[in-house]
Amino acid sequence: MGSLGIYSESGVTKKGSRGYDVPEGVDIRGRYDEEFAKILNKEALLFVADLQRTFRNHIKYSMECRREAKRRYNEGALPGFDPATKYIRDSEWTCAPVPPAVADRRVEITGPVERKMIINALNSGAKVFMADFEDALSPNWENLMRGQINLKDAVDGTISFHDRVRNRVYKLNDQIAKLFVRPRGWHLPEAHIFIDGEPATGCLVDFGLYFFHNHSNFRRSQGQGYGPFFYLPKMEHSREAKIWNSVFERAEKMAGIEKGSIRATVLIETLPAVFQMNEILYELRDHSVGLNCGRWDYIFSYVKTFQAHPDRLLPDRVQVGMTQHFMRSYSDLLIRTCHRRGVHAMGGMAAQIPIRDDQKANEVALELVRKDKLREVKAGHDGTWAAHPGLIPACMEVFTNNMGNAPNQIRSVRQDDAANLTEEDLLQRPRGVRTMEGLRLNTRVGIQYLAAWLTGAGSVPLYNLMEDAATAEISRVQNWQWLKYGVELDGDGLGVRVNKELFGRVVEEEMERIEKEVGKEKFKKGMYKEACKMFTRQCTAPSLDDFLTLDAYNYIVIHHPREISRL
Ligand SMILES: CC(=O)SCCNC(=O)CCNC(=O)[C@H](O)C(C)(C)COP(=O)(O)OP(=O)(O)OC[C@H]1O[C@@H](n2cnc3c(N)ncnc32)[C@H](O)[C@@H]1OP(=O)(O)O
Ligand SMILES: O=CC(=O)O
Ligand SMILES: [Mg+2]
Repeated sequence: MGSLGIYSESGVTKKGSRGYDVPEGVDIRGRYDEEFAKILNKEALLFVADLQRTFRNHIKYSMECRREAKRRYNEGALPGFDPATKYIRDSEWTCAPVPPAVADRRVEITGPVERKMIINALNSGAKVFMADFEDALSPNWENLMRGQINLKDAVDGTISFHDRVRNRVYKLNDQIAKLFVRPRGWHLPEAHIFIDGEPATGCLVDFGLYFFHNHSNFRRSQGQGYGPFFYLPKMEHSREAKIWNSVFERAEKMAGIEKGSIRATVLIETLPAVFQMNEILYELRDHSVGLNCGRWDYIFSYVKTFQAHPDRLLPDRVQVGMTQHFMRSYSDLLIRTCHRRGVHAMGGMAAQIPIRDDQKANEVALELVRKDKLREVKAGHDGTWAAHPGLIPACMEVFTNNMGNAPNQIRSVRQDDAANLTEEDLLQRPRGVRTMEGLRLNTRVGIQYLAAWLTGAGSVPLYNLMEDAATAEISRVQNWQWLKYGVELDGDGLGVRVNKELFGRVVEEEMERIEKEVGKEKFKKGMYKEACKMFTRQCTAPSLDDFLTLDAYNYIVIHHPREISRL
């Protein structure tokens, strides 16, 4: 993967072989496109390069700390509250007041930064749309760059889409949801943009380009003087929040806007971060608009954190819901923490989506969503997530009926009894059974999700549920865990243990089933075989891969002139 060298040795910037006009030290290795070049203009790239240069050592150190924490957990330590930051948890302070533009967030829709979906989501009737560069997006070059173009058009108010097959034109309504953008997690590189000879940090590219092109219009049209607004994923420690806070301050300074203009909601979706909620809010106190229960990554993180703890194996994925004690405790602690600090405590995603061809099944799915949302609003959450426009009316009704006319419950619900929730509550072992069907379903879902991801789709409907990178991770790590510890399956009384031989047979049979379900033609044209190979390797690896998308990313990086790169 040699650099093709698009900046001159004399240091004078010139047009590179791929056509982009780049500042010194920046090398764009993705395909050239005139539209992309408007996003990747020299000023925008200078801003991204400045962020990368200012924060790269902080990011490297934070990732090193993650590895060190993992080493400790693998030696038997449990995550817990940090005695060194007790003063932050115990003292009284609040975050900056919530901007009026986002006081009411009772239902938020999420989705990838795809053009039609952005329009549909903004028009959906939800209060907020979280446009996703993360769990719901396969970060290939085309998706990323088109995503930036789409968001710019959305913020400008000019976005439209012509569905030629249905001869339907999509445009924004007069009333639209407020836009939040979720950049990738700290761990993901952007291998199409090199800065000083290294791949850029994915989230700084996502954040930097979006902020650079939109901050001014956003604050005028959407934020009532605040913004842009962000969601921040997959953090494990407040030191990572501190980097984001500094990134925001630097961006505000560059743009010449007031400190505290940018606002972000942090997803609490790793097990270590549940013990850092106060500390994370404290670091971001000038820029915070709350925390969110990213329940799917949280379950994934529970398995990952306890990968060397065979006494903490998960039951079947379908049984690890929000009513498990450790999940309920996490949501309760998040609500109390946020309300004490004066910000939103957002609920999470129910995975059900509408089932169009079966009315009865559809009603059952809707009822599960209603039940989940009712639990959230009664527990004190200020809003929730929906994966599909068809779910918005039901979610809206539940929250509105239970929150009354107030835009949120920040001041009215539970602020003071967080101390009753202990480390034991947060770590309590999940209950349930481990079955052959659980192993099979994980395998079917994991392979099909990866096959979709490799072909550019980061969120897909599978078996009437929304699947994205976070839900697929659960399938992967659960299989890995059961294989690693030779779990005895429940259900048939035969004492069947999960081992490589059994898993090999399951993979073979589930691939046959997938082929039947999707049809021979689609199966042949798709990336199912590659996905199967990758998923099988990941499930049987002696040590657990940190993220399934790190390995898979190597297959979607395409350098131009065309060459596949491996990081
Ligand atoms: C764990 C987490 O991180 S959750 C957050 C990340 N995950 C997500 O954001 C997933 C979001 N949801 C989705 O991507 C989609 O709903 C899927 C892939 C699950 C299903 O999508 P589809 O198969 O297209 O659903 P379906 O065919 O029922 O869509 C009907 C219409 O709703 C639109 N739609 C569906 N979901 C969304 C959405 N989330 N946002 C906007 N529009 C949507 C479709 O584009 C389609 O529009 P059209 O009628 O104008 O053509
Ligand atoms: O990002 C959300 C999650 O549940 O994971
Ligand atoms: Mg997530």
